Amino acid sequence: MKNKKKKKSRDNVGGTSCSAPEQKGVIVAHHGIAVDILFESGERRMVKIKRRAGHVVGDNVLVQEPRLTRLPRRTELRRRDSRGSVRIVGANLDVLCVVVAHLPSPTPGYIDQAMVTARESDLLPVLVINKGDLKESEKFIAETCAIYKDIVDVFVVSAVTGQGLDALEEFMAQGFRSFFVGITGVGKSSLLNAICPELDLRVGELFEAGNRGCNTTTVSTLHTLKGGGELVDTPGFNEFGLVDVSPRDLAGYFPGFEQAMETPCRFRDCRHRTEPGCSVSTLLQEGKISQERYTTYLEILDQLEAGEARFKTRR
Ligand SMILES: Nc1nc2c(ncn2[C@@H]2O[C@H](COP(=O)(O)OP(=O)(O)OP(=O)(O)O)[C@@H](O)[C@H]2O)c(=O)[nH]1
Ligand SMILES: [Zn+2]
Repeated sequence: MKNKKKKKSRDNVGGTSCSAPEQKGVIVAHHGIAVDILFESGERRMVKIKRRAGHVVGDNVLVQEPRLTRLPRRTELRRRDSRGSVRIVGANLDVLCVVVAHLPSPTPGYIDQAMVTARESDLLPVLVINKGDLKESEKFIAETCAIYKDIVDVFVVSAVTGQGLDALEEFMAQGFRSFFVGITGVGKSSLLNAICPELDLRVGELFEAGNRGCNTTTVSTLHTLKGGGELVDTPGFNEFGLVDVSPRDLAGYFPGFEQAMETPCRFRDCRHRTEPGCSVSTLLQEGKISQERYTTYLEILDQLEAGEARFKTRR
């Protein structure tokens, strides 16, 4: 096993002829044993891959069939699935849109966890508050905006009336490749359909075409938006487990702690609990960080430390 060759990001499925010219493209859909590639020439076609090749939607690739070479990723967004395994959601993403609504309301810390994961993965987090058309949303919108409006871009929208979608689309049109995450029922699907009407249609078309006998379900797709920008959609993806953020690094990504992080704490490995000379404690005392925000930070820190302890025990 030891001498087994290192896993390459290359696939060589099928024949051996390499006479066709090499083409650069991006993976726009993943079907398990084949990927749909949009080439720079504008051509779009299916290329076979090995099932566990590790390619994901958003990957830039060089294709000289039957060879497919994955180019290095700028970013990768990872998540933990229900069994605790780490999965890559998409490659070369720029923005994580965290979708929330007053109902179902986000669990405490949900928004922060998603934002921490985004920042840790070098993605820009933005907050999208849906169901803005409902009167019952008002209090939630006011409270949520008060916390996040100075930290990230916040869009109050309604997938039903279209309110606020222009601003969101304008933002995405800057050329961002975005991924939307939200718990079931907040209206993520409605929102994606409103922004990208051909989304459902596209998936249907791919399935219908059966592309060269490939009939596995599409797990993830990348769509170019009419106004500009792209979005990656992964059906059935809702929960968002924190991945790979160490307890020590949490504060550096935590929304609202930006000012505190400008002044280093006395101890380099400060976890901002009760350590003396702590910048977070100072801002907390000055009222620049609210007790509520700090409590949420401690709760996530507890979770990460528990995870770390479990990991150490397993090892
Ligand atoms: N009033 C109002 N209702 C909305 C809005 N967006 C979605 N809904 C409703 O909220 C419910 C859930 O919408 P979905 O789009 O299925 O939500 P989702 O988050 O994608 O849910 P899953 O597909 O289960 O992940 C539906 O009954 C929608 O009609 C909105 O902006 N305003
Ligand atoms: Zn500190």
